[in-house]
Amino acid sequence: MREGEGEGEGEGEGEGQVSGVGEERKIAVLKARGVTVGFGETLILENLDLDVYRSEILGFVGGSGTGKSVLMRTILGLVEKRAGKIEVFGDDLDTATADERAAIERRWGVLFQQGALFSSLNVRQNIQVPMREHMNMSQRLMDEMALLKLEMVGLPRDSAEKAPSELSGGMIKRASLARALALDPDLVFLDEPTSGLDPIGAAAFDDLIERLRDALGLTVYMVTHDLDSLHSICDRIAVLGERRVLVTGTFDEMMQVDQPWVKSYFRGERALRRVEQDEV
Ligand SMILES: Nc1ncnc2c1ncn2[C@@H]1O[C@H](COP(=O)(O)OP(=O)(O)OP(=O)(O)O)[C@@H](O)[C@H]1O
Repeated sequence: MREGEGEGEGEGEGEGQVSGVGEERKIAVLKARGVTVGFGETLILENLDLDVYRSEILGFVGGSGTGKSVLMRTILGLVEKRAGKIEVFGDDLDTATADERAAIERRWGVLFQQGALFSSLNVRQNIQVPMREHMNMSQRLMDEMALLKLEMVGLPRDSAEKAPSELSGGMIKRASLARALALDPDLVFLDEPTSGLDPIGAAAFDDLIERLRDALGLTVYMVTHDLDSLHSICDRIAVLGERRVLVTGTFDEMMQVDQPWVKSYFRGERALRRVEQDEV
């Protein structure tokens, strides 16, 4: 189904939109319409529509350089758009007041590519960055919260005082996730969370994301190239190409799509090897 048509187009209810009568009622916590982004003469995204539903894990894929990170950064307000509208939790990000905007930002967490921990801060201090920015909490409470977040992501307590340079790749991802979860967000953005991890580490990280979604009801927006993640934990997949969301659907639905990139990605040699492994 072309994004923005049908699904999620029903009457608004509270935050976001709900889907039509007779369907499972899905609430869009993120709704992008007609988003256009460019740099100089080059348009990266044009008239793009996307819905992300509450408590789903949405996997966002597309060829290299198609604009997946640009879209994520546009939603986060780090890149300016030329046209369109982005609503998060039912609020239009362009018309939100500074206070409303801060309230929205408190409800989302972000894991940037490569973790992006501050190298001059230890893990505990990194996790506390969003707390310092958005909350007025005592140091003691922030320390307790940081330990709680470490536990949530499966890191030992003694990693709190370690520098990012002392952590393995998998630990950096977990510490970054702990920071993304610092404010108990409703929505998390993950930019290639399993890139650079070995298959076992990647599977463990996928598992963690799924468990957190199940336990906390998180909505997960995950940019990924990882077919295993798409297959094992994503409820829905959105494919970016030709400057827009080409198609959305489940992994099985992607296997039926005839668009050339989608076909070669989901039914190419690598993908089929993965399916064969599944069948063994
Ligand atoms: N600040 C910028 N100024 C100019 N061009 C940019 C800027 N940021 C991104 N681009 C361009 O936008 C395009 C999309 O980049 P983006 O990083 O979003 O791709 P991507 O889909 O995330 O790719 P990958 O899968 O390789 O990470 C690229 O051609 C990139 O060079």
